[in-house]
Amino acid sequence: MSHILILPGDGIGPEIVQEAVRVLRAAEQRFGLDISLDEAPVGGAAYDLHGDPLPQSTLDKARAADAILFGSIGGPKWDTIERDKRPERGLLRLRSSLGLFANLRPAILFPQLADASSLKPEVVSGLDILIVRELTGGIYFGQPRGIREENGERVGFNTDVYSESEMRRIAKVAFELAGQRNNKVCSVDKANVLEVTELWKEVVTDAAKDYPNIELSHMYVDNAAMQLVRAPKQFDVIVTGNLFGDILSDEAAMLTGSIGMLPSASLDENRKGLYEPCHGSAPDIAGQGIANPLATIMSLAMLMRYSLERGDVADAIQAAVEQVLDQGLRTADIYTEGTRKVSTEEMGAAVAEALARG
Ligand SMILES: NC(=O)c1ccc[n+]([C@@H]2O[C@H](COP(=O)([O-])OP(=O)(O)OC[C@H]3O[C@@H](n4cnc5c(N)ncnc54)[C@H](O)[C@@H]3O)[C@@H](O)[C@H]2O)c1
Ligand SMILES: CC(C)[C@H](C(=O)O)[C@@H](O)C(=O)O
Ligand SMILES: [Mg+2]
Repeated sequence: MSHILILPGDGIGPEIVQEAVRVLRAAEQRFGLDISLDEAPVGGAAYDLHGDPLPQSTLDKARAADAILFGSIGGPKWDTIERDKRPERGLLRLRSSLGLFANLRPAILFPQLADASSLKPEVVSGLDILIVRELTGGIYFGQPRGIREENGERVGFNTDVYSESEMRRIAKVAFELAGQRNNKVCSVDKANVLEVTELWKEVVTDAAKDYPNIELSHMYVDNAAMQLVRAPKQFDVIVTGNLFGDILSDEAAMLTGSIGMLPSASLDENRKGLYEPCHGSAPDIAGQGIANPLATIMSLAMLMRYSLERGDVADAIQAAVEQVLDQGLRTADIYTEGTRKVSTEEMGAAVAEALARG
């Protein structure tokens, strides 16, 4: 039996996770999966209940689970509470406590959504790139950090720090994954200015010696941000640090039509993982039943592939998503003329039905 922990979180989190669970139930039925589901509070919801965005009981359940399906956390309600208690800090602690250093963010443009992409069809059609973001190091975690008084004013500071071993292990993940794709890795850095990424470039170049079939290139992050909208199909796998990966993946989302289309897997050394959409809690649309659940549903597909090693189930979920897009169903964020606007729940139910039908 596989134990999956559901962490719905805040804002649209519970709405989208509910639809992914609906799809999971359909997968269970069709494939005869033996799965036990548990749920726990995280983020602002957990702070409201327990005064902590990552209560010990939630962390214990996360450690015990085979995989975690996560919604999203955060919102204005918690933006001004004590810093260490904020929802985002809970998510960072969860990633770090579980050693989830490898964050895979695939940006794929479904042909059905060509009109929804921010880019012209000829620039973006057939797009399939994978951003490999280091997730437990860099400026997100470096010490010292804080806000201090200095010469009569406040000064904010953070530290960008990566050890060679942290750089090497994420580079290896990128090379391995590229080997299953088109054998191309672009390492994104700011080596012309920042020492930490000067070392990153050197270590990634050295790690590449073990992967003679992989074509490695390097790009400064400012250029990469530009190239992603100029000619995104030049990329296959992009490997980069925590902050650059966060920013570039939201940018890449718009090539696929919406941030609501970008799933992710956060994996440890053993491919145990946490699966979540790349987007946040979307306070502006929470509670309206209009959020796109497909990123979360495709995160479930990644869970099947990586943690449960059920590539067949993952493929079937992806195929079910394609089927509903073929039927012309669209949530508001990917709606274009001539298609049918549906709610979060209608979209989830349609994917579950398509999956059940096979
Ligand atoms: N992993 C996470 O849980 C995560 C990720 C990003 C941001 N956040 C948090 O979420 C909160 C809001 O952040 P933000 O507004 O900068 O980013 P966001 O991703 O929540 O929203 C940005 C925009 O995208 C839209 N959007 C996001 N997901 C969507 C979906 N599934 N369907 C349709 N539209 C969608 C929103 O309506 C909004 O207009 C903040 O507290 C932030 O810290 C959490
Ligand atoms: C909420 C925040 C901590 C998180 C991050 O920056 O990693 C989010 O933006 C993401 O992309 O998952
Ligand atoms: Mg982000």
